[in-house]
Amino acid sequence: MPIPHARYTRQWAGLLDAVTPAVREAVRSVAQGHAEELARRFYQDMSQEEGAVLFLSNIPLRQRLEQSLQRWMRSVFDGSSLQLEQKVAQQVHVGEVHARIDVPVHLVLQGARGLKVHLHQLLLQADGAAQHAAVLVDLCMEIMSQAYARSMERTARTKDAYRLHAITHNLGTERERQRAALLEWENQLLCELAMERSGAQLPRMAVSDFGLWFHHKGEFVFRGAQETRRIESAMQDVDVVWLPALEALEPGAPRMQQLRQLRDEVRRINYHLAALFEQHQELDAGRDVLTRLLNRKFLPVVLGKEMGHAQQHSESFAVLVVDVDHFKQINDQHGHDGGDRVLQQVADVLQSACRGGDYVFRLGGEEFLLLLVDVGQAQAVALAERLRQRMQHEPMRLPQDRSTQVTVSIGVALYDGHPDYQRMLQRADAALYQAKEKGRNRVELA
Ligand SMILES: Nc1nc2c(ncn2[C@@H]2O[C@H](COP(=O)(O)OP(=O)(O)OP(=O)(O)O)[C@@H](O)[C@H]2O)c(=O)[nH]1
Repeated sequence: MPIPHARYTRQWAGLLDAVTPAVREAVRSVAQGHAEELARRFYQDMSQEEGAVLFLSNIPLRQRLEQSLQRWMRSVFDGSSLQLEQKVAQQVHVGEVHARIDVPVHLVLQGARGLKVHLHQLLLQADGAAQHAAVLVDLCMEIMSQAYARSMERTARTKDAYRLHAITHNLGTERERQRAALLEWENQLLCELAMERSGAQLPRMAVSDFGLWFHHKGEFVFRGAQETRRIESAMQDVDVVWLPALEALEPGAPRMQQLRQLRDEVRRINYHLAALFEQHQELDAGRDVLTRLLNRKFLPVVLGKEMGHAQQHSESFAVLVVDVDHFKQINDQHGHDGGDRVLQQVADVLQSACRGGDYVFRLGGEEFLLLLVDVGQAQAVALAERLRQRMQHEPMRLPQDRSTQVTVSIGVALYDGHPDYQRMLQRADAALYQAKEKGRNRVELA
């Protein structure tokens, strides 16, 4: 379910309209004047909780969290009815961040409860102000929880896909089994036809081994693909049109045309099935089709896993965002196919520069990401530098025995203990931007 931004905006406006300007002002001035103290107490209370130790024992992170809570309070309680859409969007964002960094919901709610108590004490003198502040906190919590739940659900789905990829590595065997099942149905049908038993029901594809597999598993695994719909429709034609047409024929009547149609439908099914298996092997194996590198959709899962590992083992890791310089010119000069060939070779160089435990993703276009496990800053920067140099000397082969050369710009970010992977990616992106700004073919550290 999408988050009803407009409804929340109206409700927020309603809460502001329901109180006098004096009440709004009382809340605003307390929030402004006491933001620092309230944020400190919020995290002090929270740090008593076992589940919060992981976040709050990291001092720089705790300072950042306190600052962002202060900003949040100043914005939520500013008493203004302007830019309420942005305020709602801010709560959605906070909820999503909580989900990404896996803050237990009860800790957030407990923090909110404490905040209401503190605000209540500070607002005792102003009639109705404590209640107004409390309902604002509640509204924010409601929006955050919705965003949190949606985000968690999405993560769970990606994890499922990742798991699916792990358990369906024997897709090749499944493909052969289903091809054989389809053939068996066809043979059985031909036998029945050869016997020319009048009035006999011909075997329906929907209840054959293949049909059952497709309806119960294939459709689920391949859902959304156009080939899936085409197979469904071809199976339907076979069972509802061509088999009844054959059954309706008198014994001995010519049936070449129906048989040909039937054979064409089966060929079509086989063809679409092969395409589905092929795509699926690439996509759900989490691999980018062009470069065979990991698809960016698994980036949150892998980064989350590595962050947990780094926290538990007090290790560090690094991400390198690698972008091919002036790639548009390569496409312009050598065509899109030439560009594709270059991307494949860039991917090979990246892959060969990594160790077995590292990960290489294609983020999209000519942008890649390396996740180097168990490295410190010096090692990560040295590897990035070696990679940059190697790339500029590597001849990139093009069609018709031509070749070209490319350079890359690299942004490096070290894991700094912040549990939100987006922050780390933003830091690496900012470093990459610096490398581009300073003339390309460079490595910059965040
Ligand atoms: N051949 C090919 N080209 C792609 C692919 N994906 C994206 N591109 C092209 O990559 C080019 C990226 O261009 P820009 O983002 O302008 O960047 P750039 O030319 O590399 O320049 P800088 O990054 O600023 O150094 C665009 O022309 C895209 O069309 C792909 O899969 N294959």
